[in-house]
Order: sequence, then C-alpha cells, then structure tokens
Amino acid sequence: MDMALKTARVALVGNPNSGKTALFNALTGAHQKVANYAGVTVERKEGLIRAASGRTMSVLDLPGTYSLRARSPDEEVTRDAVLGRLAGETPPDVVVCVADATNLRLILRLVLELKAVGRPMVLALNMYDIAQRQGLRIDLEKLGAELGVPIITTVATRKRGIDDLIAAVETQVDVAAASENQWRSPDATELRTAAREAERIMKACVRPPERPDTLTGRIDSVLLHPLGGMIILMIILFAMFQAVFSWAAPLMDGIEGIVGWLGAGVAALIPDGLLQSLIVDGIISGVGSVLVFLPQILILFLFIIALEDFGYMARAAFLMDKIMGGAGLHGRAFIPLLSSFACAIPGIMAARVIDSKRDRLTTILVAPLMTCSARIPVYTLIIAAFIPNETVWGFVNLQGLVMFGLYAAGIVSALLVSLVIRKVFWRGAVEPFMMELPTYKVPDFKSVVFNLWIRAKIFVNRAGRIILPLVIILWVLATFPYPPENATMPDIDYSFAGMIGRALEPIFAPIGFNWQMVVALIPGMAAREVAVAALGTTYAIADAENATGLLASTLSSQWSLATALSFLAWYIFAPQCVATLGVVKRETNSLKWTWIMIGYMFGLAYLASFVTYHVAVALGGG
Ligand SMILES: Nc1nc2c(ncn2[C@@H]2O[C@H](COP(=O)(O)OP(=O)(O)OP(=O)(O)O)[C@@H](O)[C@H]2O)c(=O)[nH]1
Ligand SMILES: [Mg+2]
Repeated sequence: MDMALKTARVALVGNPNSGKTALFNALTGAHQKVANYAGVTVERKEGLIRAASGRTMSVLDLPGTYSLRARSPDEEVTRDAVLGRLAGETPPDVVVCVADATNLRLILRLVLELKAVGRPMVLALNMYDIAQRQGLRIDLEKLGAELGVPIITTVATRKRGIDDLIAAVETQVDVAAASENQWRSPDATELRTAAREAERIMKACVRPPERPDTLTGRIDSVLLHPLGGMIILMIILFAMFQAVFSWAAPLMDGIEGIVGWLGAGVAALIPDGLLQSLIVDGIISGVGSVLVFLPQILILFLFIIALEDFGYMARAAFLMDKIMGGAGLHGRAFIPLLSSFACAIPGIMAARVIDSKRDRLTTILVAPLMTCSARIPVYTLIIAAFIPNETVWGFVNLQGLVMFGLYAAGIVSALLVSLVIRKVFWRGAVEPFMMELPTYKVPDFKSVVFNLWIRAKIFVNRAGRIILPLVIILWVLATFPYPPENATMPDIDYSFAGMIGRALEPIFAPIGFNWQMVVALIPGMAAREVAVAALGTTYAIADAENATGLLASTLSSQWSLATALSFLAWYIFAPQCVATLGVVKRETNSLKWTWIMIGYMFGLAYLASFVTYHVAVALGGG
C-alpha cells in the first residue's frame, strides 16, 4: 500500500432522483435511504472507500439540485459543498456528476454550470439499464468530447460500473491544475445561452428512444385521473389498514405467546420476590408489550416502501396538491408529511426541500400530527381492547376501519392547523406545485426486504435503548415504597408512582383519565409507545395474578369506552416525543416556535379528549 497517496474527496452531485444515493450506497456499502421520488436526501453524508490502488477516498452524498443557484436549504448544502464553502472544508477534489441517463436534458445544464466551478469532473450516466431497455442511443464518445469530461455508465442498484467509476475518479484526482472557480450566479441571458448549449449537445449526441416509456404515461392516465385517481388512492390507503389488522393477528399471537412463555419460564426459575418481579412484571411484560406490535409496523412499511419504490408517492402528492394547497400547504410539503408517517424527525428534516421560509415552518409545525409509527402500539392496543373484531358492511374489518379513521384524523387536523397558521400568522398565495413525477419502476424485492429489515431494527433498538430503561425506572417507582402492614389496596397504590399519579389525577380527571394512565403518560412523554409498556407495568403490578396476562383484556375490564376513546384522541395530538421537539428547535432555530408547537398540540390534545370523553359519556359509553 502506498501511503503517499492522499485521501481524495469526491462529491456526488446531480438532479434529484438520479440515483446519487443508490450510487453512494453501492460505492461505500452504506444504507442511506433511496426512494423513487425527488428530495429524499436533504443532508450531506460522507462515506469512505478504498480504491484498488490502495487510495482512500471520502465520498460525499448530497441533496439533488438542478442548479447551483440554490433556493431551498437542501440545495444550499449542495452548492456550499461543491464550492467548498462549508466551514472547515475544502472543495472536493473530484465532482462526480450523477445523471439519469434517460433524462439528460436537465443534467447537461448542471454539467455546464459545474464546469465553471473548475473542479475535475466525471459524468456517471446512471440508470443505464433503463436507457438501454428503452433503446435510447447516446453517443458516449461524442458526448465526452463535447463536455470534456470522462463518462462512465452505471447501474447503481445492480452495482454495475462501480469499479470503472472509481478508476475514472482516480485518474482525475491528480489533475492538479484544477482551474479557479469561475462560477457565480448566472443572469437571465447566461441562463438562456446555457440552455441553448445544452440543447445543441443533446441533439448532437442523443437519439431519442426507439421504445419510449409509454407505460408510465398509460399508468398515469389512470392513477392521475382527477376522480379515478383519488378513488384509487383511497382504496390503497384503506387496503393498507385492513392488512395491518388482518395479516398481523397470527404473527402478534405468536410473539405474545413467546413473551408469555418467557415470563412463565423465568418466573419458575427465579424465586418469588423483588428480582422476579423486576424481570417478569417489569422488563419482560413491559418490553414484550411493545414488541408485540412489530408485525403491524412492518406490514404498514411494506406498503409504504413498495409504493415509494414503484414511484406512486409523487403521484399521491400530485393528487393531494389541490387539497393541500387549499389548506395553505406548499405542494412540496407532501413528502415531508409522508415521511412523518414513519417518524416526525425525518419528516421535519425533509421540509428542507421547501424554499419559502414560512411554508417550511408551517410544514414543520404540522408534521408531528401525522401518525408516526410510535403511535401504532398505542392505537392497536386500545383498538384491540375496545373495538370488536367484526366485519361490517360485509367486507370491512371494523378494527381496521377505526385505525384508518385515526390516521385520517391526523391528516385532517394537520390540514386544519396549517389553514389556521396561514390565517393567523401569514397570508399570501401558496406556491404552485412543482414536483417531477418519476418514471414507474418495478419495486426491487431485495431492497424492499432490506428496508423492512432496517425498520425492524430501528423498532427493536428503541425497545432496548429507550423502553427498557424507562420500564425499569417505572418498576422502581411502582414498587417502592412497600405498602404498610394493614394495606387494603393493591401495592402500587402506596408507591411513588401511585402518589405521582394521584397528585396529577385532578388535571386529567375532566378528560376521563385515571391515575394509572397519568403514570403511563409520564414516561410516554419521552417516547409515545413507552405508555404501552408503562400500562403493562402498572397493571401487571396492580394485578399480580394476571402478571403476564393480556394487557388488552385487563384494560377492557378497567376502562370505560369513553376513557379509551379519550385516550385515543389524546394520542392524535399530544406532542409526546422529546426527540422531535429537539429537532424542531434545531431546524427552526427558534425556541419560540418550538414552544408554540408544544402549546398548540397539548391544547388540542386536551380539548379533543375532553370533547370525546363527554360526548361518549353522554351517548352511554361511560
Ligand atoms: N433501474 C435503476 N434504478 C435505479 C438506478 N439507480 C437508482 N435507481 C432507483 O432510482 C430511484 C432514485 O434513487 P436515489 O438514489 O434515491 O436518488 P437520489 O439521486 O439520491 O435522489 P435525491 O436524494 O432525492 O436527490 C430509486 O428508486 C432507486 O432504486 C439504476 O441504475 N437503475
Ligand atoms: Mg439521495
């Protein structure tokens, strides 16, 4: 190995959705998110590779852009990285311009702009498999000569052309005479000249496809139909929630069985006493009660990941644009809001694709209203306990229907809140929708399975890192101090947890919460699903005979229907996630807006629970 070779810094730059991240993953073995719509990457990510020559390269994945004239925060990241304006960073040694080979027109303008920056460059013609399938003819030699850069064809998802690309980058590293940066924001005349030049090169080097992609057009004529498309969108969402309930049941029973078996086994091994109580009632029952929901989360993500890969999500955004625009949301808010179904944190970060400050802030403020996956355990637990598992209207699973309703409630309230934000804080027209519709692709089986695996790991990791410690703390609070000799109530009533719960109970009594729920909500502030584990712990300890028994059946005997519905309503709105609040603070750079969000969400949670509870009681659900 030659230690004299200096580490080369390589930046991947290109239009959105051209496969930069797929290429980054292929090069470095990383697992950054790849999906078939624009605006997936919003941050710079760095990875290291070792070339065959022994040289180390640091590769930079960047957000997609059409021009260095950055408009939104994610595009600014790319501009600054390319120009070496980021603090403590020099410009990259080599710029790899990643092109969607089937869509060269726009990338040519970017290539011309990048050339003015003066860094050595390689053009990667990615998605070359699709270009070949379409019979698109690109004169590579001529194109290379016109642009004056080496060209490599790649298929990032199949790891094809990767070694050639690395080799080509290496030949450029030592092109010492990287010329001075001559880039500055172009004016209108220069833009027109560049566009004409790109058009000329396009004509000279690319012959249109023999088999143009008519499939995308044909599918779009159905899926984007103003009425038909909307109906199909509803059917897809509806089927998704039906599947979440009907497919998950056997898997959940399996996990529940394992948890019960484990608890009984451990209880038999360890003598009665504190240690047994900690492990069985505290840890196994608490963590197990959350892990049971893994199948549902994975089924939901199976749908989302497959639809993303297929290219449907951008169409859904297109369909929703009228409705979102009517509510004062920017068209590009769709993807951030969609990401928030997994977790509000990536969703809030994805709002960086929105260039207008106000539109971005509105999106950030409503993103936590979308139903994140941490709510699924809570929703499912309450639904399983209180909503009968029946079929209504002949084919609709009632539990799935309620789940659909809860998701819809999240979406509708996000729309209403953004409407209010528009009316109260700022007025003005919403920008028109401008999102490229990607071509449809058959979802890649391996990548779908892999993405599911990542989701499963995140969920189980949370159970270990966040839920386990909180459950142990809660067990301590619920166990000590011991009850007095002549105790008449369950032990937990005399514990610290009991005292805290009772002290706070008056605040929550008007919305129908008992003190056990209040206790569960406290660790639930850190992460929503911990409330399920906490309920498991408080009720397991309160009811020793039924230690590892089914939490759902315990709840259905302890809570009224009105209380259960009120709890669901609370969970639609309450801002119970410390990590999200931290990200809001960071992304808005404003404590004021973070507090406004906390305030409005708690306010709505209390109001919604109050109304739900009293209406349900009035209707006989008390
Ligand atoms: N058929 C085929 N699909 C590809 C190839 N490279 C990427 N894709 C797919 O193209 C889509 C976009 O890939 P990404 O890597 O997310 O694109 P990106 O350039 O990082 O996009 P942004 O981060 O939004 O700018 C995904 O669905 C990939 O699976 C390729 O060479 N061939
Ligand atoms: Mg990307």
